[in-house]
Amino acid sequence: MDNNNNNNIKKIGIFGGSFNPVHRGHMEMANLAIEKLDLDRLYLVPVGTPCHRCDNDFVSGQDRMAMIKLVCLNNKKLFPCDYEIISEKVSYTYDTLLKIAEIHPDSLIYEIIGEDSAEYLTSWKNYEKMVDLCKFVFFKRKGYQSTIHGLLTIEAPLFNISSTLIREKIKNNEPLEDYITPEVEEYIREHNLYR
Ligand SMILES: Nc1ncnc2c1ncn2[C@@H]1O[C@H](COP(=O)(O)OP(=O)(O)OP(=O)(O)O)[C@@H](O)[C@H]1O
Ligand SMILES: O=C(O)c1ccc[n+]([C@@H]2O[C@H](COP(=O)([O-])O)[C@@H](O)[C@H]2O)c1
Repeated sequence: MDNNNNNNIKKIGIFGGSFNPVHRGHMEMANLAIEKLDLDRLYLVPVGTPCHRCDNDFVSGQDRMAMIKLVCLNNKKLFPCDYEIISEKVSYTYDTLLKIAEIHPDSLIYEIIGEDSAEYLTSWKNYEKMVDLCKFVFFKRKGYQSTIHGLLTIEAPLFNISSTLIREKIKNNEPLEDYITPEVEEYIREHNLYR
């Protein structure tokens, strides 16, 4: 997808979200991004204090991070990043991007987003500066029709899955195996989350 042949330049992905909890849709996106963009590393970054959601009834950052760590065991290029959850500041992707660019100088950085996020991307803090620092890569999402142009798109089937759906299924005691991994399911059960 990218014609850069310089082997010294690493390709790093950043995939931020509430991950409340991390689901198979996220994992499909992460695996496809790694494969199609030939990433050396992809960071999953759970949001700390979201700048854009008032309905912040997330389980703790520690729990969301623990579940992300479990799914990272399935792909050696996938890494958890606790930068936003340990920060006391409101989370802005621009700040995370700067931090990761500092850790990986001379890297090509790809910011992975779903279509619902792409719809309001131009209003993100320092969007114009971010465009110079990373390439945005987006995945289509059922029920959304983004009009933003110039983003790299990864062609993928529409993953009809969301954390909201999973939280509802947990409350209704419905099977979860199609939506989250057995390890994440076990973590949720052990810690009595989303009840
Ligand atoms: N099924 C999906 N298809 C495409 N993009 C997705 C999908 N699920 C999540 N994303 C994207 O992944 C990122 C993180 O999503 P997030 O953690 O908020 O999950 P979510 O399923 O949207 O959660 P919730 O239902 O709680 O809003 C966002 O950019 C979102 O657009
Ligand atoms: O930095 C911003 O201005 C900004 C505004 C809205 C959303 N984001 C990030 O986008 C990611 C997806 O968020 P969400 O809640 O829309 O799934 C998550 O990492 C957010 O922190 C970032």
